[in-house]
Amino acid sequence: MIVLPRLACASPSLSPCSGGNQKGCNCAAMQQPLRRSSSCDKFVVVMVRHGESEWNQKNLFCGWYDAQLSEKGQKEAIAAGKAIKDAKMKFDIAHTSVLSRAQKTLDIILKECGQEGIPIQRSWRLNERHYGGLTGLNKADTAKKYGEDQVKIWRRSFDTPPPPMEQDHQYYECITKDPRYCDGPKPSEFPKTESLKLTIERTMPYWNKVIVPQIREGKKLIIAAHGNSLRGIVKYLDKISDQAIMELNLPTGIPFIYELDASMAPLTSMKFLGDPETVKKAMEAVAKQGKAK
Ligand SMILES: O=C(O)[C@H](O)COP(=O)(O)O
Repeated sequence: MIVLPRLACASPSLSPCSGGNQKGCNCAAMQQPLRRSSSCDKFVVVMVRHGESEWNQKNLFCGWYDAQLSEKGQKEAIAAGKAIKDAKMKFDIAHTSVLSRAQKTLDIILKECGQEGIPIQRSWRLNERHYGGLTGLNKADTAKKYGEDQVKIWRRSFDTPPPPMEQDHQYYECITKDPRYCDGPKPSEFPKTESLKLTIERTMPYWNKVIVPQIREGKKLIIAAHGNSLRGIVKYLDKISDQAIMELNLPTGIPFIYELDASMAPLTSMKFLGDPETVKKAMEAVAKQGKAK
């Protein structure tokens, strides 16, 4: 297990609770009325980016296109499930997006750790960021055409979205008419492209209204989602600056743990259930996907 060094924060996190309800504890939980047990409890939530998809393998911008897991991605999910089983982690509820690659990753993980029966909640709000007009393009070819700096801005900047997906785009119909979106987003909210900022704006209502109340109730959660919807949650939890978040690349299929205090401030951030060298290499490989070949 490794704990990544904290990325630069725009503002410091709340003081971590040192445990117990001792005198002088200044954790923000002391001000929270909605507590079931002692104010210095630690809440654990596990997150995982889906395993490698067929479009990851081909190095294509994927976004809301419903790519399937590759064989390697399925193996990554099996390894993730084994790591969770070895760590003896138990869950009450699972959350995932409406995209197959995240759902399949979750199914494999739960099967592997013997927890298939738990309730699963799915929401488009946990989807990958919408890659707009870049959807379906090869990342390295795009870097060759527009330059690596431009591709890094499209992939990793906080508030510059890729060009929008127009109606004549090859994947416009199959994404916008997909029945999995009959419960939302509303046609007026349906994204044509998303920056990380826009992704955070649609993911955080789900975090705050659905996930946080369950965590506060003491439920143990696993969230299987996507590189950028999870980067958004991580940015919010760790108060990572708009600049520093550009350097965070989440690896596929390696679960990571957050320990939160009752105000949902991290006591421990991004503790990966994986060998440190493997995690580092996997993160570097994701960063490199945007380099021209
Ligand atoms: O949608 C995609 O292409 C990937 O899942 C995430 O891509 P990124 O690492 O280029 O943001």
